[in-house]
Amino acid sequence: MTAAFIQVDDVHKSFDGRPVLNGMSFTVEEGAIVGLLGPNGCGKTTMIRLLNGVIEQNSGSMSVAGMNPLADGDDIRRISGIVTEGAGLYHDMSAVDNLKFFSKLYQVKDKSRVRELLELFDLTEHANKPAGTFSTGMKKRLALAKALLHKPKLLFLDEPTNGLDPEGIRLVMKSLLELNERDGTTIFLCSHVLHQIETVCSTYIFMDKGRTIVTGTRSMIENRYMKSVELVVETGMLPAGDRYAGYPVRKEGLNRLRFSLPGKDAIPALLRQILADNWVHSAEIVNRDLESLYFEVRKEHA
Ligand SMILES: Nc1ncnc2c1ncn2[C@@H]1O[C@H](COP(=O)(O)OP(=O)(O)OP(=O)(O)O)[C@@H](O)[C@H]1O
Repeated sequence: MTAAFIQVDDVHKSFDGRPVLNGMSFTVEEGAIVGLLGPNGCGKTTMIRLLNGVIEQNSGSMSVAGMNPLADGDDIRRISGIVTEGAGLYHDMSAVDNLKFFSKLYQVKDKSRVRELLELFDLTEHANKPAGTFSTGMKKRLALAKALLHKPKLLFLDEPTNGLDPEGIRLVMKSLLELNERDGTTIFLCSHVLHQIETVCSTYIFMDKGRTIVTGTRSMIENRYMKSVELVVETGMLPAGDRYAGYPVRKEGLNRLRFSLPGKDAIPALLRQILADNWVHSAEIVNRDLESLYFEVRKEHA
């Protein structure tokens, strides 16, 4: 078995005697895009800061790419990029000068990298303006460019789409997927905007009150927590009562029926039975989005 890229075992962290993390444990495989999810104040940013070696845990152990964040923080930062709320940009310096400055700091040899990233994040025409005059979204894109200068193997993103407009969100999400597919970059991100991150994440860590409550791939978590599949079928069929083919059904508007099924496996036979008598134009599972899953998991661990 290959060792996990990130390994966190029973980590506890308090601030001024107030516990914030109370036993975080999870692993992240190399090349994964992982979403750390949980309500405000549950300790997500604290977890990212611990993994970067910026702060020290009270107990428990962590390893990032085989290194200990406390002892090898500088080495971890050499192979990782981070984007947090504070962005860490020099506001008096232009976008291009910020990137040139950090290129030197990260010892980036590739002279075309700054231009390439300005282009990628749609900042070329603003390259010579001071970063302090940028909108929130532009600062966020510049912070992402900065984090990617040295082609990190690992990227930590705290609310990466905060302040971005719809074009910016699409651009950033597309760039993250490309980065992951092309370079195998491992991405560890936290966000509250679940419908955005579900388009990129392969794995999730759900946390609450400073603890991991569940980790795994989307389908692993779905299989464990989703008790029913809610299927909305667009059809001309009208059921005689409140059950059809043995499953509860109710009308959801013109030509729309909502079935409660025990699992996805029930779908083909159900659709075959309806199609034998009538037309079907569409069938959609309506309770399998990440938000439904998030609430289901939280309900079970309340
Ligand atoms: N340096 C610090 N000193 C004291 N308390 C802190 C410090 N850093 C974080 N905290 C507290 O730890 C708790 C967790 O904060 P953290 O920022 O990790 O949560 P979060 O899950 O990222 O929240 P959000 O979703 O709102 O971003 C909060 O109550 C916060 O006030």
